Amino acid sequence: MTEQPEQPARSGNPAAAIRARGVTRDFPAGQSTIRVLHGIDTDIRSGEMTYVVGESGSGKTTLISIMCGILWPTDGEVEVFGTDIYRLSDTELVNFRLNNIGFIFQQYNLIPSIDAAANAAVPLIAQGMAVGAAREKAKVLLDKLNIGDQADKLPKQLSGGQQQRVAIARALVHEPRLVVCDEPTAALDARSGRRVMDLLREVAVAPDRACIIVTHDNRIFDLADRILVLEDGRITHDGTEMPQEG
Ligand SMILES: Nc1ncnc2c1ncn2[C@@H]1O[C@H](COP(=O)(O)OP(=O)(O)OP(=O)(O)O)[C@@H](O)[C@H]1O
Repeated sequence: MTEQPEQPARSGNPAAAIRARGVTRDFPAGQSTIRVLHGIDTDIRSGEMTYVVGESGSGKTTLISIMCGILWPTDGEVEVFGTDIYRLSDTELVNFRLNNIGFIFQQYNLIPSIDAAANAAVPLIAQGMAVGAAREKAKVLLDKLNIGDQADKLPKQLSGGQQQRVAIARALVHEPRLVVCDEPTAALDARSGRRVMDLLREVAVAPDRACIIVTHDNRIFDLADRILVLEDGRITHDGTEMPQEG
């Protein structure tokens, strides 16, 4: 049975797209646990593209997974557009994600038996839009990502970079207020990477929207509005540019 929240989930801080307080996450490691996030406090602001950077294993994927409602924190609170998401019931959280959040993870998780347009249309179909209309809307994004001519192909007929762009179209097609991306340009050449970043800015950055990107790709560092650096599960830098070396 699904546990119902004891208090209303909406506590309201609409100024911040995401308000994270004391976010801690432990993972089991043999007989004990390791602490991967150590009480993260930060606000992700609307109208900005925020990057999360840091060395491999610093906790970036763990942090953004918690921020977008797919991984429970061990401790702490996360509000997304004023909703305390880990107080929602399972069903409420699924619906909240469907209506408000688009994510692009390193595994594209495309459905192998349906074509690119249908894959990109999945969030709209899940929201109840007719399949034909949803496909047409998805195709507009595939066009913008320069793979409109691949719309009728199955995922296995596409290259890795093309599959990634289908996953990006799927994350944006329902115009979510929060877009969360893990390495969105990693599999792409410089030109395709810029195109993806342009589209992310067009769709995901607006006064009432926010975009978080985990990246190692120094070709796109200049496109960030804000950069958070994670080291061993703590934020060690918060600024408009990468920290100076040394
Ligand atoms: N499900 C899990 N079980 C156990 N340990 C985990 C799990 N998920 C992540 N970890 C550990 O948590 C730490 C942080 O992982 P995370 O994937 O968040 O790092 P990251 O900064 O995103 O790394 P990368 O840049 O390599 O993707 C790592 O030490 C990882 O091994």
